[in-house]
Amino acid sequence: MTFERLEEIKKLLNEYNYQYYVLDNPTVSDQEYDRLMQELQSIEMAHPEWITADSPSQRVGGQVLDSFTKVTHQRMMLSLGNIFNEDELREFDDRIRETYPNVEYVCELKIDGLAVSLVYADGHLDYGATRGDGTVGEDITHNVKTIKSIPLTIDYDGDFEVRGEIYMPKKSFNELNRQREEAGEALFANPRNAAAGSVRQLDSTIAAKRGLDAFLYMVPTAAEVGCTTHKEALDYIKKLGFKTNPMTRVCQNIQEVWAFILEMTEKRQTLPYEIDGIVIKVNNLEYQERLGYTAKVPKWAIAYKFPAEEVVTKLKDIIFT
Ligand SMILES: NC(=O)c1cnc(OC2CCCC2)nc1N
Repeated sequence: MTFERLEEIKKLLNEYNYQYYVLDNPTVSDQEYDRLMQELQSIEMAHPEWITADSPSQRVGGQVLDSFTKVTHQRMMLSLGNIFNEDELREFDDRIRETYPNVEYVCELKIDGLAVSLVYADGHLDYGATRGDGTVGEDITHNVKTIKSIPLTIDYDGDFEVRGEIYMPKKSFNELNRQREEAGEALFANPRNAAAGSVRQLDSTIAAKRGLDAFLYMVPTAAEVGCTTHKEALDYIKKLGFKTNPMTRVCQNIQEVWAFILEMTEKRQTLPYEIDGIVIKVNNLEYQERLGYTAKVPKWAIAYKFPAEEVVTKLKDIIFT
């Protein structure tokens, strides 16, 4: 009875988590969710040997490490080249169309957070790591588990890696700085710094309270799992239960890319999270492979960066948050 009940509650809470944090579409009240979590924790308290790594109770933090261990990425985590205007965008497109005249692009919002690699083994989250220097990052699994939109289990046997951005929504950022202001502590300058500072905590109960979230945007083994385009890879991880950004758009040519950039320049301030540009990627995975990389950045992707915001706006934000 009790063990079956425990399994039943875990299934329910993981489903509610997915609906609330990944789909932004809660189906139960917070009270009902909390009641089930209490019941789960009391059963696990009575039977600690029944606690599994993917239990929803493992998301509330509580682990305090004495230091970070290092993780070597199986594939380098690349950074991105930057462009700043339409002319440079055309140069990027001209260079690619020399080889692939009918190239199609995927445009993604450039989430202003910190890059993360999530590695799953036989369907369970094995570890999460920061980018670090691109080859060696820090193991931040204890904090990654507190991000409710990151699944602790996926329906996939064997090894699977997915990469994305951990970020702090504007709402969480403003609330955090309000609390710090009240406590007379130093304010975070921006959500990216606040997110980075939060995932670098050794005590995961702190990260658990920071309201962090994540968008996933890269599947290193996309071709191996049968995807031929980057868009298919994004659809693939969405089906696995990962949170992907809803504004992503496939563009048939660079004119559509520029139109998307202008549209998002307008909408930027209305988004619930900060972005610092648009990432433009060649959609065809074979073209990506053939185009390759320079020293550390892909030739098949570029980040269009918005002009730095007026310093006045920045100061206003800090003073009036
Ligand atoms: N900050 C972002 O939102 C973001 C960053 N990077 C990438 O893709 C890079 C990753 C390696 C080659 C392309 N996509 C993004 N959306």
